[in-house]
Amino acid sequence: MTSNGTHTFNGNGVTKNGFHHNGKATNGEKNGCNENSTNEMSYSYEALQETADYLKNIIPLVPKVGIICGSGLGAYWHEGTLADALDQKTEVPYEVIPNFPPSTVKGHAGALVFGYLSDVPVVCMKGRFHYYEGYPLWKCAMPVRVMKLLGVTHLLATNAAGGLNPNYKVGDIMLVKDHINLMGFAGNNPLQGPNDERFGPRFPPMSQAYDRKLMNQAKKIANDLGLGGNIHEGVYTCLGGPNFETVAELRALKVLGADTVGMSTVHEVITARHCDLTVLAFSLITNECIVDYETQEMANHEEVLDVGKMRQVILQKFVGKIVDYISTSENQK
Ligand SMILES: O=P(O)(O)O[C@@H]1C[C@H](O)[C@@H](CO)O1
Ligand code: HPA
Repeated sequence: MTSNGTHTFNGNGVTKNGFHHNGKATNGEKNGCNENSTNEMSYSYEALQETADYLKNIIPLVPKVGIICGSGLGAYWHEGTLADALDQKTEVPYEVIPNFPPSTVKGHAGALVFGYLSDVPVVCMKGRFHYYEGYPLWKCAMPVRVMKLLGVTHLLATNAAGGLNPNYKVGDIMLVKDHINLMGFAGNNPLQGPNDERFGPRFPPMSQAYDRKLMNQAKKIANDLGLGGNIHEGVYTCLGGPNFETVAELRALKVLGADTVGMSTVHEVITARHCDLTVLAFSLITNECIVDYETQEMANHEEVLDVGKMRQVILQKFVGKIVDYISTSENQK
């Protein structure tokens, strides 16, 4: 326990369900993965159940909402992030969680933080896994399945994104009403490989990926917070990264109908809908996409982080009220 009341779990001394005492899985060299016929891999249901059991053993709550903190919402180590603001926190670094890959992005926090937000039990991913880190999509998205097994019913996925829509300004928020799975166009999907029906169906529909009711409520909340002129609804698309896009690519994405472009979220949402989580997602616009050759400015990661920090206070209020709404509306059912 630290002086600020956070309990940080270091994994030492835990011997459970075949895990080493340092918290790593011992279930074979492949860490509980299934190899399929194309040599792609996926975690077995049992391996992820072990991960969830490990966490259940050390956390004192059942999280209702899972929040993925993107670059705009405190994925990085700095003061005052959303995860820092939780009450009765337990922080579990990815490196001690069985089957969790390490976070490789420089400065990226890499921890699951459990606690209460607006009196609602939640789990925050402080830092996510990206395709550009070298992880396949199913691995990037695996924490979503762990959340499901922990009892999460709603996923709130956040990201930093470039604004393609000319009406969007830096610092604005776009509620994701739909996505374009561009990597899926090239045959890359987090659900590839053997399907385990215990997670969800082989062919899940994706036409209502983002919950309309929750989006409408989020818009109302944004208006109440004085964000009326800064809130939009639009289409997000994800490229693999890590380079930012060329002018020609951005022009093409605009023609396709994308309003924001980033490097995450889509595969997490597909995985969440597959296992029947209710999803809300939003982009923080951290930069305007450059769609002409004359502009001298260039997208850069520092700007993305700076805008995230600049907007963190209002975004935390926004997320707190959304979580409160989810809990209240569920209780009224
Ligand atoms: O994790 P998100 O999608 O919020 O982060 C975006 C994409 C890259 O990781 C990074 C680029 O600056 O921001
Ligand atoms: N492109 C891709 N990913 C991003 C951007 C962008 O302009 N801004 C933040 N993440």
